Amino acid sequence: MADAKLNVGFLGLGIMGEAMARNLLKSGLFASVTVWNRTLAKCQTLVSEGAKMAETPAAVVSSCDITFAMLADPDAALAAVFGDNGVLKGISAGKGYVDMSTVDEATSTKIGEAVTAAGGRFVEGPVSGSKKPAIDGQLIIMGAGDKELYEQCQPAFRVMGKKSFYLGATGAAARMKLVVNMVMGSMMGAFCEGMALAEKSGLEQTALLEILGLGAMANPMFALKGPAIMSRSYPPAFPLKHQQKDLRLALALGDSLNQPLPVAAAANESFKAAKALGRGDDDFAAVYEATQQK
Ligand SMILES: NC(=O)C1=CN([C@@H]2O[C@H](COP(=O)(O)OP(=O)(O)OC[C@H]3O[C@@H](n4cnc5c(N)ncnc54)[C@H](OP(=O)(O)O)[C@@H]3O)[C@@H](O)[C@H]2O)C=CC1
Ligand SMILES: O=CC(=O)O
Repeated sequence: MADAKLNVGFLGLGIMGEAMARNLLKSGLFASVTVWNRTLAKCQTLVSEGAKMAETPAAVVSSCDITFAMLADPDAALAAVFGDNGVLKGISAGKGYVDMSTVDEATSTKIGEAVTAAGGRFVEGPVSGSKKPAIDGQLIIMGAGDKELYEQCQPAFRVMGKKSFYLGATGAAARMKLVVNMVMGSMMGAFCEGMALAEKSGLEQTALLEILGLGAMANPMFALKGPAIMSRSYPPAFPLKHQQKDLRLALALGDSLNQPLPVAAAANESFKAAKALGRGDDDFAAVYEATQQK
């Protein structure tokens, strides 16, 4: 976006999308930021901060040069594009569509092909980093697809993130994001089992956290989620249902390649069990609750 006067759009104002759209708005780099959310009422806060609102994805895309999306899952990403008054109804020659949702390669490819067939340009740009990095503009952005559009998005990516990577043709970023989140889900599953075993065997969980934090396994995720697990309070930063979706999609990728993934498969079972306990909308640290079942 060498031209600072571009109009940009944003579809999906959930935990991540609202923070990302706000950073685009606050940057002052764009002529306008137009937002849409399936539950339209959620647009009001950003509108009160200066965003425009449109009633359909098509209306956003038709009024913007580049539209970003941050939607729940493959069904949501596909609905926003192929549904009534979806993105495809607003796309025309040269317009950019950047889907930053975590989805599988098939979903991303289907969207990319439809957008380009309509004359538009497509980049997939899933991110790593949770609610706080989204608020702080410190996400890690994995990009793939149209290289020219990716370059044009650099100012926006710098507002939303701390680093972006161009990984190749459409599908590469979707795969990378699933690999990253497969590792994250497996780590969280193992961590929660450790916390559970520590407590059951008469050890202090605080001591375990400190010991882990001083050694080679020290990491921000354990440090951040440890206290939440100890208090068994899980306000959602990364909803558990999305982590389980990512494990499911990563396992499907492994299946398609005959890549054995026994650790991730076991972690997925823990997340499924936590979801069955009604923890899907809690933070993904609530997978700890699955370790508490008799
Ligand atoms: N939270 C996190 O830490 C991170 C999340 N991600 C990924 O980012 C994406 C968004 O996550 P997050 O913001 O946490 O999720 P939320 O659950 O907070 O928000 C989901 C968004 O998707 C919309 N949506 C859901 N279903 C549909 C549908 N069928 N049609 C149209 N819109 C729909 C919701 O609209 P409505 O308000 O109407 O329900 C909402 O805007 C996910 O793919 C997630 O895996 C990636 C990195 C970090
Ligand atoms: O996808 C989730 C994240 O924290 O990254």
